[in-house]
Amino acid sequence: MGEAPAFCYENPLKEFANGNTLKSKSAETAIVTGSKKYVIEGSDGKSTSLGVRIYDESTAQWVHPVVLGTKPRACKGHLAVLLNEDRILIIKKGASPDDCLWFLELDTQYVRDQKTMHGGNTEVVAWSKGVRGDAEMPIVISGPSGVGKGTLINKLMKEYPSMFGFSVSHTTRAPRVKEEDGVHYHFTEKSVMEKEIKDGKFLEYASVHGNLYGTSIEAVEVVADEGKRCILDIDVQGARSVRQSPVEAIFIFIRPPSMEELERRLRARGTETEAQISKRLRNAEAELEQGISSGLFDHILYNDELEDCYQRLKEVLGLDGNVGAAPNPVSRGFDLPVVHSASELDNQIIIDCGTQELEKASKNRIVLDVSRLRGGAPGHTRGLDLYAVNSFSDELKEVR
Ligand SMILES: Nc1nc2c(ncn2[C@@H]2O[C@H](COP(=O)(O)OP(=O)(O)O)[C@@H](O)[C@H]2O)c(=O)[nH]1
Ligand SMILES: Nc1ncnc2c1ncn2[C@@H]1O[C@H](COP(=O)(O)OP(=O)(O)O)[C@@H](O)[C@H]1O
Repeated sequence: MGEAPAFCYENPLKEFANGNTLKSKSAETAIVTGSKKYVIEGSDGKSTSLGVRIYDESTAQWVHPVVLGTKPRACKGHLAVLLNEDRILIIKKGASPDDCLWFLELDTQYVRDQKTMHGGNTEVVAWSKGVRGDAEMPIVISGPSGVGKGTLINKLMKEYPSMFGFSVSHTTRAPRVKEEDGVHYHFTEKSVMEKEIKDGKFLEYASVHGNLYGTSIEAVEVVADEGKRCILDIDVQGARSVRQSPVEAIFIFIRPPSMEELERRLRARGTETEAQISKRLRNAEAELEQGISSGLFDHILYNDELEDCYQRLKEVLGLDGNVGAAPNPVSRGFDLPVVHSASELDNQIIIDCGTQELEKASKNRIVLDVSRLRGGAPGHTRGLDLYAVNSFSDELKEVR
């Protein structure tokens, strides 16, 4: 069994070349990989979230990296374990059940892409929250304005309220009559949304019909955490971005029977001005072209007769009329007692908790299986399995 290369908060202070030390009082940990030491700052009583700094031995410099993603709230201490040389698993001490497992990504594809976006020489790391179990693949629905995406999605959500959840996008366009902030969209100022995009809070975004639209990572994760399958109503540019992201999804394009019918539906809806309708119809030509011929979409559905199209949608989603109970929420947590140490063997993190006494320690051994990790920054990291080791027998039983 190989000990994980983690310096736990109980370990002696570690002196660094330029005099910086790990602050034992504020419960810092350090992980070494290559020439870099990643220090995860603990709680100094002032900061509200866990900070990160890097000591680069090759330059003998401390660096404050660009930290992307939602940062974990500060805690009384934590344990850090390096996984696959590209991410650090953080187990927070005394945190609430749904807040104790986090990943700091150091060298994943997402982090490498972000480094390139920041000019190549900037240090970038990204936080991703760890969630037990898997979420069902999100569903991306695209198609020109007025084709009936919203109508189809509403029907699906009404028939299967516990199975599907809608990803509430951000937009800079003005609300329509009857549209509610936080329900249909998060209606946002352009400058605010641009800042949040820069901070890495969006899975995708695009300029559509002259306004900015985007799917925040949280919008998708909130639905997945409820144990529901997430539906995204986004344009073709957004669908392409999701395709290129680590998120695995099913991509569906809705097309109208004709441009004349599309125009009729848009006018009949009565929500746009004449100028807006013209713009949407012009854009529809390009969207149809891209939607049908790009190979981006897994399914292309004609929305001629609404009921027929809806049945077809249900078929491609595997809804044959026999829908069982809603899936269990995947974010069920566990109570992590006082953490003492962790070691890693074949993607199993063995966590010894509580007392140092051998007999009791063995009763407080938890195994975290990280062999099936999925997702990751900019979203949550899923596929974590957790077991308690049953006393000395080494028999594993899942922690419920
Ligand atoms: N890329 C992207 N497109 C979005 C998002 N939310 C909505 N859209 C797309 O923006 C377009 C305009 O949406 P909206 O203003 O609600 O008009 P409607 O489609 O005519 O009802 C549609 O093609 C939506 O699919 C988003 O978060 N990202
Ligand atoms: N198959 C259909 N046949 C006739 N009208 C439809 C059909 N599907 C949707 N509509 C109507 O077309 C209009 C636009 O639909 P909507 O769902 O708002 O489109 P989108 O969300 O794609 O912009 C709405 O008034 C809706 O009731």
